Amino acid sequence: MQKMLVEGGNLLKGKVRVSGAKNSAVALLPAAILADSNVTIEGLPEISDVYTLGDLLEEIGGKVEWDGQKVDIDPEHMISMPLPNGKVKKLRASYYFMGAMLGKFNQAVIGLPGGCHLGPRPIDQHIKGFEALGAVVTNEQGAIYIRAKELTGARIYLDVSSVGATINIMLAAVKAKGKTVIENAAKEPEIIDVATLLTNMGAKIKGVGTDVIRIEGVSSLHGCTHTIIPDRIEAGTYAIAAAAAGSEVVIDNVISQHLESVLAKLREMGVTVEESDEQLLIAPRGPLKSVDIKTLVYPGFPTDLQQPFTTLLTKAVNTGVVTDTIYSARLKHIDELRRMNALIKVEGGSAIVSGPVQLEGARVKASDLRAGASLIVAGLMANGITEITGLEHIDRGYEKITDKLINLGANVWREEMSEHEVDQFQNS
Ligand SMILES: CC(=O)N[C@H]1[C@@H](OP(=O)(O)OP(=O)(O)OC[C@H]2O[C@@H](n3ccc(=O)[nH]c3=O)[C@H](O)[C@@H]2O)O[C@H](CO)[C@@H](O)[C@@H]1O
Ligand SMILES: C=C(OP(=O)(O)O)C(=O)O
Repeated sequence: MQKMLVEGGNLLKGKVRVSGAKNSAVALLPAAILADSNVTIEGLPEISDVYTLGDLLEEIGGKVEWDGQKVDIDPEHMISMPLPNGKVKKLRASYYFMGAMLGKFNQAVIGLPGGCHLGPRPIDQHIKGFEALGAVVTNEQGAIYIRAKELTGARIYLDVSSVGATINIMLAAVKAKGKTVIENAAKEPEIIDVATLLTNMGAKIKGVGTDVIRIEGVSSLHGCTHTIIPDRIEAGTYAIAAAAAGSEVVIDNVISQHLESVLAKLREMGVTVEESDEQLLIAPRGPLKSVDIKTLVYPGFPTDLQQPFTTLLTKAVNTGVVTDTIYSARLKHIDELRRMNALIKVEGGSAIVSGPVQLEGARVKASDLRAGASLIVAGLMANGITEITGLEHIDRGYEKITDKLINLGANVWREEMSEHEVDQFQNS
């Protein structure tokens, strides 16, 4: 087991290239189940969530060949193998095996998904969608059994505009008989990316990117080649790190429109943000001003950047109020930031961040993926050395983050933990 050490004080400068989007990748891979012939996906991020899904595709009989960031998936011998335990628990997106296997085989048995602990993460809207398409869904000892004689298109109104439910219903509905309409659908860019892949496979989908998606079911889907979109959350993380501890950082391979809400907040804080073709330049100029942020569904401020942004606010003059309306309990990074000297109060579900304070290096634990990102940003800003444990969360979503930061001039490295440290970590 490893820990990450970050020595603060080195100003970030230079260029960093953003990888393919995690939250697209984790849906594109299961989507390949629906095809009758090979699906090739290019530009995948080299992160553990992607490899776990590759292993799950192999568990159900897929032939999965990796070539760096490219994968070729041969679905010919896939079967509707139950996946009640094991790797499905390692990540959230294993729930996409539900929609994809239901679409392909009219049945699926999948364990409840893992992923970041952000408070309750129900999947009732996914299930409501599968039931509307004609499936019977039961929960038997922690595994979800989904069975249908046949899938029939339906009108489905999502009570909450859920990314996962929108994609999962789309995965099942592309092969249902007749027309499906998803109302109050989520509009995140990753949903458009998945719909692009499905359309290239022969699916008939209209309205993606709006809150009404219309799908005309088809009887079969074929293979294709697809290139994934860049990861807006990774790009946003580097933008925040650059604002927190940078002089001039160029972020390459970005669709800046995907980050408008975040860039607007950085500009409000006094950070110079220049957008050009596929690149962003981030340069903090003078003291930062505090802002309030409220997370919302896309195109609002993304919940996945709330935690690193909270860290940035510790450096800003005055008080910033952070409210996460998507995951109100996504606050586990705050105790760790307090260990580093941050002045943050939690009141009425919001985090009130007072600044500026000089963060101090400390031993901290990443409780989830973006908490990890927030602690790395904190380490870059802090005096001395910050030791971060819980790297398995960070490795789920950030490709080669240590190397990318080193290229920007940061002093960051990983070390094996001693037995004593592993014990302490496991008991904490
Ligand atoms: C793998 C992946 O893509 N993960 C992302 C996805 O997670 P995920 O797909 O799990 O998030 P959702 O968009 O579904 O969740 C949004 C909100 O809806 C609620 N909800 C969701 C489904 C449901 O059936 N019932 C229900 O009440 C959730 O508790 C949450 O409050 O979108 C989140 C919100 O942008 C991001 O933080 C995650 O990074
Ligand atoms: C919450 C996240 O991931 P997941 O949904 O995969 O747990 C995230 O990417 O910030």
